[in-house]
Amino acid sequence: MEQLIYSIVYSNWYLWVLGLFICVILLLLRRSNDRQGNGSANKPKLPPGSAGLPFIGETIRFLRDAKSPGRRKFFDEHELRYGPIFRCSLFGRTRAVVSVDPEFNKYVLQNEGRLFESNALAPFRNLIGKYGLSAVQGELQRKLHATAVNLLKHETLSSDFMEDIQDIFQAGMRKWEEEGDIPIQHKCNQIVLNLMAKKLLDLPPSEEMGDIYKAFDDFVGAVLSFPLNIPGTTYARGIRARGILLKRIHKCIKERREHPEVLRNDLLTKLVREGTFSDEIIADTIIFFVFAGVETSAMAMTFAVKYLAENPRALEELRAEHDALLKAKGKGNEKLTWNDYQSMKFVHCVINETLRLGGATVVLFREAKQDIKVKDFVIPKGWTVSVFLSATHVDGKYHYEADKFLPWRWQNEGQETLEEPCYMPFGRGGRLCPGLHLARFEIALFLHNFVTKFRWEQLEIDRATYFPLPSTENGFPIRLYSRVHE
Ligand code: HEM
Repeated sequence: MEQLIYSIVYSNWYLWVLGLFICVILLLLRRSNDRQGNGSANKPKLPPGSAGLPFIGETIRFLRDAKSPGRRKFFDEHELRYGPIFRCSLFGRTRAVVSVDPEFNKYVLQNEGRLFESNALAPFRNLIGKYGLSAVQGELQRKLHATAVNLLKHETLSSDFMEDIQDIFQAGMRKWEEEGDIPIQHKCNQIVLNLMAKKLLDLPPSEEMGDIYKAFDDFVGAVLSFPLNIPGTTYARGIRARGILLKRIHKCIKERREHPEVLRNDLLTKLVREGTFSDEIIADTIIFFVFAGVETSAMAMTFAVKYLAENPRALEELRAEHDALLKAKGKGNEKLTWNDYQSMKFVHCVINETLRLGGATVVLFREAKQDIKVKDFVIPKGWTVSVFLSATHVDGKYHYEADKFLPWRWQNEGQETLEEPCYMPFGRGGRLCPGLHLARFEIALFLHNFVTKFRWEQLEIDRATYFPLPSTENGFPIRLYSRVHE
């Protein structure tokens, strides 16, 4: 044995020397990075923290701890040591500060375009395009944002979305009923994709449009993948899918420009009629809607089903609300109206609580446009602030029994409210999600249909993961039981 060890050490001596050399360099770089943070007598101090390993920073530890129950381990340990705003390099952003301070998070997001600006990394920009909303700044961002808000406001939802959402969700659920056992995560993805394809481009459901839906799927899947653009990777498939989608969208734009007399009730037609945007801007805006509106809403639906399955009391209360709504409408009159939607109460508590525990946005990145003074420290111009929304959503300092699914916390005045900066599932300020009313509307109509049509049982234990997006490892398989004979 001893001989074996000697032979391994001596025959590979050059590898050991090289390894030692790399370790020394990494240590020296780390010390010099850490020293940057201490500040000299006349230099303002950076927030406390550690740079971690060069380039990698503390990413590995963050990813490991992101899986821990409650997801707060990484933040709890750092907060205890450094406070809620600390220097920390993650995902290759080396000159960066993490914030889990709700008031500072709100300050950062509300000063979008003035003191801070959204800074998407190049691989992400390549997918969403030059004019994808997250990549656009200044006047154009404000204009596109205002257009998106206008396209997705309450009045439009009640007039243009009500019928389509119900038709598409109900058609989907009829098929699920025939199948019996379904992975609910994939199925929710499918119905939301069908809805977005219809509302964005007036495309018929997926079965008739195989290729384009495959491209939608590949594109959405790639947005949060490792950005390695070589054949066979998810990212490369996403870039290819972007090309296919662009071709299709440009064809649709051409049709709308050449035949303005054809009546269509989709967002593309409205963007073309607006008259001020180039084709390139319109195409990237539509693609961005796919990115922003599919996985986010579908995941919220999946997590609502998961949390309700684990909390029978909440499920019964929700079912009672929606059975009563249907009963009041009478047989043969099951389609909901805008007033029905507005009369729903408990479903909004369920949605709030689902987005608190399993909301799609874990972190938002902002770049400081000038030196920012915060407490006794300075965040230098050009540094990134990583605003961790989900960490404040599950922080016991701000939410009682923070790790539990308790929709009732949203019920009474004086308990949790949507205004607090410790709860910002849709962001804040100049980039506040313009799709927030649509998302809530979709989730509410989905839950209404789902709980009134089905009972269900979970088929296997399926672990939830929460980074980069909330997801379940096996798509959350369930067995459906029709409620028709109840
Ligand atoms: C539960 C579902 C959703 C969640 C949790 C969510 C969350 C968010 C958040 C946190 C932001 C802010 C990003 C930032 O500050 O950089 C955002 C932006 C955005 N969202 Fe949503 N979103 C959802 C659904 C939707 C839907 C359904 C649409 C539209 C179809 C949509 C369209 C957008 C757009 C266009 C932006 C960019 C705004 C801008 O940068 O000016 N979102 N979303």
